[in-house]
Order: sequence, then structure tokens, then C-alpha cells
Amino acid sequence: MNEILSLQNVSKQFKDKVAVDQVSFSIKKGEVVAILGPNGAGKTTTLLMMLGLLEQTSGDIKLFNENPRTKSVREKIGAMLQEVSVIDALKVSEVIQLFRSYYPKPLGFEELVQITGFQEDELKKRANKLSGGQKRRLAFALALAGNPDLLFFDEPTVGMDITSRKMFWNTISTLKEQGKTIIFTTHYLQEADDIAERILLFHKGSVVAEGTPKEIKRRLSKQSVSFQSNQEIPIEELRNLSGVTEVFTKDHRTHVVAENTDLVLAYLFEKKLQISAVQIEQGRLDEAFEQLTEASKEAI
Ligand SMILES: Nc1ncnc2c1ncn2[C@@H]1O[C@H](COP(=O)(O)OP(=O)(O)OP(=O)(O)O)[C@@H](O)[C@H]1O
Repeated sequence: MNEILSLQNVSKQFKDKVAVDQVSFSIKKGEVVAILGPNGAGKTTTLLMMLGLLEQTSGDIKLFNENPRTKSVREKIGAMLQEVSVIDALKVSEVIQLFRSYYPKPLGFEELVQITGFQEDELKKRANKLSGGQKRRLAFALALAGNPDLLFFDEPTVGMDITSRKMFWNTISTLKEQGKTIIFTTHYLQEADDIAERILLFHKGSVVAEGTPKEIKRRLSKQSVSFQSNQEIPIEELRNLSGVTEVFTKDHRTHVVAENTDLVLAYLFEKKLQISAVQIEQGRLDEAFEQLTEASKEAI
């Protein structure tokens, strides 16, 4: 069995706020998974629970079939969180060496420096004197220090310029080729689409959709069938078809918005309705995602 992470009915409640609500999923070795969702969807809370940094209110979390807080698990994971806090009094090179010393089989110092692109003069700087971008690179080096099998990144590219972003994702592809399992949170749909093999779409603390980027796109963006007809159209019957979300008439055309337009077409043909000028349209994914984001803003 190559499942290395699993969550079962995991919830997290902060006072009267349910941040994560009955979430279940599992991740296999070597997968690159994006936890996608708008602000406040519960992504960071879920990540912190997976890392054992925050205790769940209920449910079960297993990493490598064990509790995330066990020492043997900690040695196999690396994480880059949103807030970078490093030991300010130390130089960059010293912080990297210190983190390497925590692990039984760390990555070589030179390799870490090369991956994260630190120059000689940067390595001599004190950690508190680094710019925001340099701090994130240091956090990346520290996440990789133990040569982990499983890596977690919380909104890794926030604040990075385009070049750093590109370099970051190139390194992630190399890590994937080495067989590492990578989980990252993002609220950029494009980023999840470009990088991830699987997306877990979070919304208001729950996983509302799960699948490959292609499957998610199909699910999120609505399709519609529209047609003309001289006959009376059984609008109510159409509305009751499975997966149909909307039926309306505009400019003498009937529009049926549905998850699966094939089912709508099959129904129309089965009923032998005389229809003409049939058009099938695919809604835009970014619009659909925006709607979801807007909906969640209202809820906050
Ligand atoms: N320590 C906390 N105390 C109280 N409420 C919290 C705490 N941490 C998170 N929350 C709330 O839980 C919900 C989920 O927050 P979370 O940070 O997990 O969302 P997110 O999807 O990571 O969002 P973002 O993209 O903004 O980081 C939010 O409504 C947030 O305000």
C-alpha cells in the first residue's frame, strides 16, 4: 500500500467557528496535490493539522500510518509555512546547518545552497537582515534540509516575483521526479491547474470537489445546451433532470445549464422534440471559480 497520508472525518473548531468540517481524503506516495480554495476555506488549518502543529477537534490523521507528531514521521516531512520565523541571531549558513543537524539523513549543505540559489554574501547575512524574498528562499532550504519524503507548502509563491515563482515550480518538478510527495495550498486556480496532478477544492471548511485538474474544471465550469423549437418545451421536466441547474428562455431559444449536457441531449431526443440550431457551450472556469470565491466572501 503506497498511501502515505490520510484524513478521516477531520474537523477543527475555534470557539464557535467551524474552520474545517468533516474532511476526509488520502494521498499516495509521489503525488503532487493542490489544496485549492478561496480565503478562509480552511486550507491552512488543514495543513497545520496534517503537520501535527494544531490538534484536530475530532477525526483521525495518519502520516506514514502513524500519528503526525511521532519522531519518525517528523524526520520524513518538511514544511514551508506562510510565516517565516527563523533564529534571527544566526547567519543564513548557520541556520541551514542547524536544521540539517536535526535530521538523520540531511541533504548536503552545498546542494541546499544550490537548489535555493543562495550566493556567498547572502549566506553570511544574519537571518533577520534578509529581504522578504530571501526569507522565503531560506524557508524553502529549511523545508528541504532533512531530505524529506513528504513536503508541505502553504501558499508558497505569495510575494514571489515571476522569476522566483518559475524557479520554485521548476524545483518542485525536480523533487517530484525524485519521487517526493508534495502537498501545497493555493488560491490561484492557474497554479493548481499547472502543477498539481490532483486538486482538493476547499470551500467553507469542506472538500467540495476532488479530482484531476481536468475533472475539476469539468465539474466547476457549467455547460449549457440551447436550441430553438416550435413545440412547447416541457420546462419543468427539464429542470428535474439530473445535473440540470437552470432552464430559461431568451431570444426564442431555450437554454439548459447542466453538469452533463449529453444527458440533456439524450432526453430531448428520447422525447422526440423537434429542435433545431442546437448549441453547446462550456462556461469559463475562471468565472466559475470567481463565483465560488465571491460566494465565500459574502459568508465571512
Ligand atoms: N486560530 C484561530 N482562531 C480562530 N479562528 C481561526 C483561527 N485560525 C483560523 N481561523 C478561522 O478559520 C477559518 C479558516 O481559516 P484558514 O486560515 O484555515 O483558511 P485558508 O483557506 O487557509 O485561508 P487563507 O487563504 O486566507 O489563508 C477562517 O474563517 C479563519 O478566520
